[in-house]
Amino acid sequence: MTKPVIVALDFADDFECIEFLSQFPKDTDLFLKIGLEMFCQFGYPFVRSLRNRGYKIFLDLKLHDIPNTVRRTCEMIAKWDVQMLTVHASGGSEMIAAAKEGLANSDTKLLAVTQLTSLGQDELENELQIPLQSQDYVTHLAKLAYENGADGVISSALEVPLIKEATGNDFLCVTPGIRPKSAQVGDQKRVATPAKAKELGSDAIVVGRPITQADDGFNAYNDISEEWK
Ligand SMILES: O=c1ccn([C@@H]2O[C@H](COP(=O)(O)O)[C@@H](O)[C@H]2O)c(=O)[nH]1
Repeated sequence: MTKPVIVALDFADDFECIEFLSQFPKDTDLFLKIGLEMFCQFGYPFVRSLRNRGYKIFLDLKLHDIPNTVRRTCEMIAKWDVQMLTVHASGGSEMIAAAKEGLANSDTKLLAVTQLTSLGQDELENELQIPLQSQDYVTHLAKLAYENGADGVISSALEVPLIKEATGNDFLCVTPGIRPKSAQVGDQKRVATPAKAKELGSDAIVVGRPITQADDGFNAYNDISEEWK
């Protein structure tokens, strides 16, 4: 599979989202991320309608609960034929393993979120009181995810070489916090350009606002894909 640019659909309104998608020619092989904002409003019917249109779906629900609840939720999502699902790695070993068990009868890849890309070293140490360097914390959580059956992690592109070294080349590193040089960084802290993410070995990049809020989303998607190729 070619390494995808995954478009994060963070729209407040489903009509706006469908209008955005209508800019793309029918044969564009789009990989779309549905996160909490759209899922909480439009739920599974929205996921199903995008799957029925042929899009690949990354369902970014970032599950974080006790193992039994996460397993049962994953058993339900396993029937939805989505390509990727997230849980928080900080939910612990049992929770990650339970999520994997729940997805057992599906092709859905389980990805564990390490340290959110909106958190920098300062927030890690002073707010979360985790006395580690960000890259060590991310690598630690990636190893936990790897050892408990996850297929990969969500991290910043900056940590990919360390994660691959600690786990293996086949362990997926899907990286949000992507900002082309001209884009606003906004609330993201650990960012990389598409070209840097490629150089560092990301398996897929996740891009939201630099595409969805661009004057010409299709053009922005093409420029980013070109830089990532
Ligand atoms: O650590 C994380 C985990 C998830 N995300 C999600 O990715 C997109 C990024 O959107 P941008 O507009 O390109 O910033 C968004 O949906 C986040 O929920 C993340 O950014 N970092």
